[in-house]
Amino acid sequence: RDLFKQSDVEAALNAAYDNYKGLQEGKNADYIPALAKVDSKIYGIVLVTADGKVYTKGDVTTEVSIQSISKVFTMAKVIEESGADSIFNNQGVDATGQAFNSIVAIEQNKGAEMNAMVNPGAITATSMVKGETYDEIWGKISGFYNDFAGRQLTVLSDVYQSEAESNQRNQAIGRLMYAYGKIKSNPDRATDIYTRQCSVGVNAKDLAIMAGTLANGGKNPLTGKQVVKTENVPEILAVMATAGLYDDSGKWLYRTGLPAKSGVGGGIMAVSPGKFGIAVISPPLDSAGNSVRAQKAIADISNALGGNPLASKPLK
Ligand SMILES: NC(=O)CC[C@H](N)C(=O)O
Repeated sequence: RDLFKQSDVEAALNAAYDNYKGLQEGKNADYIPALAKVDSKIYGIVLVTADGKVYTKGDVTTEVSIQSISKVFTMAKVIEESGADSIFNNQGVDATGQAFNSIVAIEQNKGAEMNAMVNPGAITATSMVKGETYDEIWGKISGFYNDFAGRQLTVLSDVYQSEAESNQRNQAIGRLMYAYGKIKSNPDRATDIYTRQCSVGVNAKDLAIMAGTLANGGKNPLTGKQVVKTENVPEILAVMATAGLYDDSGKWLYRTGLPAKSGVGGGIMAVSPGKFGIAVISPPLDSAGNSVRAQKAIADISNALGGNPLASKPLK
């Protein structure tokens, strides 16, 4: 028996797509010059059930840069390699309550309590991936992303170039995390690999399959490959739930209960454990840096399908 009725999922996707297609709120990120040029009208929704059914609506083929959503997968790699305590004991797992690239947050906590879903904790996570050379580390990170997506992803070189030329703030964040001893060596290399990971191109279907892998105990529901150990999935989702939508994560959790992650490229992916992964791409962002349409569409669809993992019914 399928986890969901096909007509229920289709109706939920259609309704959300139509309801928010005309919404004009938000604007593309522009602090990375290449992102300002991305077509604001891209709008696609994909839901992948834990039993491997794929539902699509709108533009599900155009790629945008994955940006901060990459933080989930690099952190997952560190947890796979070094255990769940590694990030807990180094950058910590608490929310900063500040913008994703806040330097004040680092200073307040001397580099601790830097959830890996915001830049200081994420650049630190990238620095923790084991390997001798840039190429070796990058090969491991990109190969891991490919396993989540079930296909070979590529770096959008215009986005990488643009961010590499304008990421002085992230370079400062990397060096500050090095100064506080959270990054052990090569902070500039970590920031550059982080910039590259943020430039990986994904479409809405890729992101939904990646989320679907986390919804299915770490096993890609389309390729059947066990990408992360099942035992590591709850910790990955916990970090997402705490800070996946930065300092709007509380509002998001209140509305949906879903661990999720957004990126300034306009994507959001969310995970309903044991049920589905869902992703929406729509570049215009709100002031916290989260896609306006993606938040609304995912919340509606998940609520229509009973996706909130915090909800229960009395037994009798
Ligand atoms: N929130 C994001 O998506 C930020 C990612 C972006 N590459 C940055 O570091 O600024």
